[in-house]
Amino acid sequence: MSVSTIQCRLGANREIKKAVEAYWAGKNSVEDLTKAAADVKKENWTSLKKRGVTFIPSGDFSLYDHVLDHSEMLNVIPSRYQGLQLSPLDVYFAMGRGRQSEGVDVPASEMKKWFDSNYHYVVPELSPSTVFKLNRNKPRDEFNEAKSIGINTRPVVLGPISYLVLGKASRDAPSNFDPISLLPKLVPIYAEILSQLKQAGADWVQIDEPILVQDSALQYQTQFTQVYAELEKVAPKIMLTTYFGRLGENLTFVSKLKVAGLHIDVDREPKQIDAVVAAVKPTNVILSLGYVSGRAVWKIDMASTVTSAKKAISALSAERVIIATSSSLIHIPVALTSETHITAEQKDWFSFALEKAQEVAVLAAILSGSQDPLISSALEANRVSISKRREFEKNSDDTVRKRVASITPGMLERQNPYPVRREAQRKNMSLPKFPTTTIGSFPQTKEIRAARAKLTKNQITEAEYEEFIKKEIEHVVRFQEKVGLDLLVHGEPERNDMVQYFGERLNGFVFTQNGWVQSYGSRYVRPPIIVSDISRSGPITVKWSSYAQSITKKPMKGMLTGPVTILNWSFPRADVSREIQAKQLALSLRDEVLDLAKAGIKAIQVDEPAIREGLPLRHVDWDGYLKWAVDSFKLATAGVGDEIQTHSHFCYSDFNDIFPSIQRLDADVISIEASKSDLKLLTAFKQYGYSNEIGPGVYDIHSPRVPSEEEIRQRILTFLELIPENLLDCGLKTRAWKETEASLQNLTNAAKWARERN
Ligand SMILES: Nc1nc2c(c(=O)[nH]1)N[C@@H](CNc1ccc(C(=O)N[C@@H](CCC(=O)N[C@@H](CCC(=O)N[C@@H](CCC(=O)O)C(=O)O)C(=O)O)C(=O)O)cc1)CN2
Ligand code: MET
Ligand SMILES: [Zn+2]
Repeated sequence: MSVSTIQCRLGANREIKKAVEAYWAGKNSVEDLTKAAADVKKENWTSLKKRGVTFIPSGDFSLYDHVLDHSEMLNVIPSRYQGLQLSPLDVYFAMGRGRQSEGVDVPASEMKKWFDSNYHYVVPELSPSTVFKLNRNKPRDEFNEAKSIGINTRPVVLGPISYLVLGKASRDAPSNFDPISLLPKLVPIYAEILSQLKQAGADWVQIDEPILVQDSALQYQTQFTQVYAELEKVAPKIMLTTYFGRLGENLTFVSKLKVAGLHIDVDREPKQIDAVVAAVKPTNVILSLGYVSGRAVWKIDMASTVTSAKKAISALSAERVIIATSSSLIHIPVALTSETHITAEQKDWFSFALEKAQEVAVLAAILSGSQDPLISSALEANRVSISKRREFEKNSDDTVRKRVASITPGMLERQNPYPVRREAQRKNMSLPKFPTTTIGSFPQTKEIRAARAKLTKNQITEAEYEEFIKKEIEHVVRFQEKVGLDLLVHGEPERNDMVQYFGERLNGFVFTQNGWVQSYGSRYVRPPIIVSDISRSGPITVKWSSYAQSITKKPMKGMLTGPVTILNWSFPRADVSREIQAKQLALSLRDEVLDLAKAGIKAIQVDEPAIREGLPLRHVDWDGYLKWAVDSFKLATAGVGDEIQTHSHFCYSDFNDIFPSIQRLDADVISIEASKSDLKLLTAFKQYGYSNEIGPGVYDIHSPRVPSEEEIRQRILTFLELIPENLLDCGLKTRAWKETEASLQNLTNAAKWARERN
């Protein structure tokens, strides 16, 4: 019985984040960075080996993003990053985050959400003139690196079809160009990578084709069949890997592909197992069963997993079954052992990446009939811990449950339609034409983080911390007045993160000290864990927003994170539906919105950047999700009077396919990220005749680069062709003050120019 983890690449203490940021700041040499990377890889390989994992992944490590790694490796380097006199490493980072230094000025590539997760990948840009070339064989090099320390690994590669489908046509490509048309040119490069892996001594290779869990894969079945028949000839044994969803009707062609193994996600889609087992039974395919969740932090129920796996084994034989994690482990924290604040009772419910690796190994040992007393005691300990958790899950907050049960349709609707509200809002709050505002956060400086760290360690008092935050708010307010923004924000300095902050202040959550998960590049989050019914004990943000409003005559926008986003960026509980959890969150937020309005705040933004990413991977499941997701947002926001302007904000999203749902949110103003996504989505707003206000972002805040005033003017002109007036951008917490000042000055100048021009 073999055991595998699908990917495991992060350091337990954000070592890579620190090393990469130090490199960007010029405080770390390439050698330092390479050394930090080598240490993390070694640590992961050895700790997986120690835990009894037989198929240890390599080649999955990344300094920024694994899709970007493939682009670099395959020479998919857009022309704007070429000829800049930069080292290959700096070209790589320039593609990820843009670069503005020593005469070089290039924007970052677009990022998109990786399936339904909060991880962002860098989108490959492809065109008929793309010339694929093997710049370096990264999986082979890392395979050798592991081998040199005595560890035999199974390299991981993102499959060619998913790579192309996840990419986009570059701006210079003809309008009818589809990246998949490049497949015949790409396959020889993959053949080269794989044959070199075989030469290096790899027995197996894991090829990820995650698009196989989506409807769209069906149209590529011919390509799948041909490509894998070709690759199989030169490659090590291929473990074709899928995750996050079900194969569904794609199973018919997938089960006939020329591969040695197939990995499926049993955690997310337990029901698919019977069909998959039946489909592969007549073949020689080895089935890798992803039981142990790569997306949830709950301990696996070993007894029921063993029962299920035994069925598969009796159909296929033990030699043809591998026990695995469901997906890559980059979506969950690394180790539970470093948590000291979670109570022992709670800790016993969870399992993070390294504990998951242990779980797969124990499961495999049980299934192999191991007589080791350590294994039987692990099984017994698991039984006890699962039954304790089930006991805990029986506790419920009856007040919250009753409130959810008595939600009425009327609670989801504002008093009047938008045109009426618009008048009421104009009377309540005067804003110029092309009003400018920001998305909420201002730079989270070292000083702010240090102050919060001191508070956590009790080195300063709560009162001292509050004084510090107030000074910060005052600074942000004065800055916005000076630069000429119209609708102000308080800057969110009191928040460690827009989701974790609310999790920490609501009942029903548990949070970690060190449970970091990569979100993009060097940015990490600590998703809070929902463990029971959710409620609010009292106002959360009112103190800060009221203070901010009290020191300025300009209107101040309240700032909350929406129910769907809090849910999606937390680890949800497994015993209650996501719908119920979203509605419980919505009711708490509804109270907060009403409290803000009562305190005299006239505009309230409820961010829902995760609404699109939460969309199920299969079309048939969309409507059900969208119904409760939109209802939850409405439940949170619709309680206020007509005169209160509600805002919402979304980022990195392709809304064209869920447009009616965006409309149904009925927010008075929505602001969207538009600076990088080539205006595609704005075209949809025009097409669908969106009638409420829209603020297209004109400043890409994920890059340190400062957009020039001229650039912003050009964007405004483009937007004007598509949508009515309004001008906004996106959250600034990851930026430094220097570039924030320059960018926002350019932005308000451009708005002024637009007003005068009109
Ligand atoms: N949850 C979530 N998902 C999201 C977003 C988001 O804002 N939140 N935005 C989108 C983009 N994703 C993002 C994800 C992370 C960050 C981000 O800024 N992360 C910070 C950490 C934020 C944080 O938790 N800060 C804490 C802890 C900071 C910290 O590292 N403290 C030091 C100590 C500092 C000191 O002693 O001085 C430590 O713990 O070691 C705080 O401010 O309190 C980072 O990686 O650097 C930004 C965007 C999409 N998904
Ligand atoms: N209000 C939040 C901010 O500005 C919204 C960010 S969306 C990821 O940081
Ligand atoms: Zn955003």
